[in-house]
Amino acid sequence: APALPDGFVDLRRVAPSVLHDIRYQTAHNFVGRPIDGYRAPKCLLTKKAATALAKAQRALVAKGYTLKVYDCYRPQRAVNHFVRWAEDVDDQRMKREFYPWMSKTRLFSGGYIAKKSGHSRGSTVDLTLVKLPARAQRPYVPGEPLQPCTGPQARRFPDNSVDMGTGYDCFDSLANTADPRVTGQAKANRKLLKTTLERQGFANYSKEWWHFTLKNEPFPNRYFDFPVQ
Ligand SMILES: C[C@@H](N)C(=O)N[C@H](C)C(=O)O
Ligand SMILES: [Zn+2]
Repeated sequence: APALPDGFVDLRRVAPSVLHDIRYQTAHNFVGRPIDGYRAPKCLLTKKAATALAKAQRALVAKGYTLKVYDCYRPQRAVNHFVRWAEDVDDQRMKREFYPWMSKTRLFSGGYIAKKSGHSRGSTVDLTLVKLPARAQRPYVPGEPLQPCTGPQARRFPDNSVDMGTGYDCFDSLANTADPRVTGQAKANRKLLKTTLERQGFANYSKEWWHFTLKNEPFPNRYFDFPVQ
């Protein structure tokens, strides 16, 4: 594999047991196509962020869970792809699963997608918890009927994640980490993910239960654009 910029690493080298479900390398995401710049299903991160995640993983495995990453370092060209997609208001092919109740025109202004994303700085990660032993997960088949990410877990895409109250990249207030409608086991699952990552120096984004940024990130002002490969 081509060399990474100094200070970056493939998460598999640092925390080999973390599961990967790199959605933007596939068609199973809010755009419905693989995203520019994702050439391999890899999680690239700054070494600092990867090391902190490895520590979180150790604590979670001891409790019978594993982390599963959906997105890690995100090239600026991928963000630009999201922006172009947003400008094409008529393309609503993935609405039913990912933003069933929100207008496509509000996804950026509402804070659910960023034009300059922390992910491009390499120390931000989207992730969930999976109970061990991890269940196998069937592949997404492009064109398959979509189920709203806001529905009960049994009626959403069968992700092997624990119930977090919504699916991943669910652009809806129900995905806000502290939304009061999320109770019981799903609330406890969100709390376990958040407290475990906070202990390792990450801060959660209050609008998205899955999105975390390392507070003491090494490149706070740099937006990288090398491909994920
Ligand atoms: C698009 C979603 N996965 C995400 O990461 N949203 C935040 C706001 C971002 O784009 O940085
Ligand atoms: Zn994110």
